[in-house]
Amino acid sequence: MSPTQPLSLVIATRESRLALWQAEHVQALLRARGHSVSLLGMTTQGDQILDRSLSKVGGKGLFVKELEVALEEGRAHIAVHSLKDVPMDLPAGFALACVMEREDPRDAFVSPRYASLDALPQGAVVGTSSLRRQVLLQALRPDLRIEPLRGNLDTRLRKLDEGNYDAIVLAAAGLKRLGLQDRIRTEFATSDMLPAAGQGALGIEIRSDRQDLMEALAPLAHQESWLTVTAERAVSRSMGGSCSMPLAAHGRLVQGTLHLEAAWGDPDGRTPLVRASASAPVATLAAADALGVEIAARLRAGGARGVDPVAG
Ligand SMILES: NCc1[nH]cc(CCC(=O)O)c1CC(=O)O
Repeated sequence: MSPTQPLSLVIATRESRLALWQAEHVQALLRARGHSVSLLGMTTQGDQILDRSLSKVGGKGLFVKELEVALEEGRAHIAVHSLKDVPMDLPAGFALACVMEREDPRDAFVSPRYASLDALPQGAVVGTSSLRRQVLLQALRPDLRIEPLRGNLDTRLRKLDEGNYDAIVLAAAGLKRLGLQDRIRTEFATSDMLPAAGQGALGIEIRSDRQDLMEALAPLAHQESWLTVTAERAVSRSMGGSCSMPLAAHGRLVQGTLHLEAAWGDPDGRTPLVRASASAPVATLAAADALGVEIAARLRAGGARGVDPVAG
């Protein structure tokens, strides 16, 4: 197969250290394939709003919108995202060109004083603004006090170091990418802290009319990761998930069989966690999606309250 022609590409990126690492990672991979690639840094609404929980002000799309405008206007060609932050349905005119090889999908326990969740004293204060982490933590340790914690990785670590929390929970992937793995005291077993759909995976977004970019980016795809996160994201889409719904979905692909687990938490705390799991042979994105849809149906059958898409 002949490689695609060398292109001159601009990557739109947020300017947090993690976003820049991710954009530079893709830049290096594309340069190695002969393309010339520059970065266009930009600040999104999600980066600016630090005083309120994102679930209250409009959710995941806030980190993505400005980057899409840059693609729309042709100021940039590709946007690199943590898939966890990408809404399930991209706006019309945009497409996911590929999903890259996944980093560690687990959550990490970070604390200056305590080695693990079990070591925390009664009533300890744990920082997280993720509703998923909140309900899973409370299921493990109802005594803990969960306090809001926002900001990029460096900000969150600084707030921990300032003594505002006994511990915080972060994605292991972000810490590892930034060389901060020494801060990880333990990684949670996925059975205890089921990760968010797409956690640890990077996705590349383009305008859907750019077939040439689709082809240029195809070599960066990692098929196993793509199948796995497609199933996870289908759970979230079928539940009408947003960051105001505590929802976890985690898949593992073992010799062609995808083992998918999901959990739903009641945002009002009235009903206990609902869990569901299933396995199926999965070789196509459509089959992965179908498994996710099935798990969502099982969650609903178990009492999870989804949000139905608004008509119109
Ligand atoms: N919500 C912010 C966010 N988006 C992606 C990551 C980590 C990297 C990843 O999951 O790929 C993080 C930080 C965190 O949750 O601790």
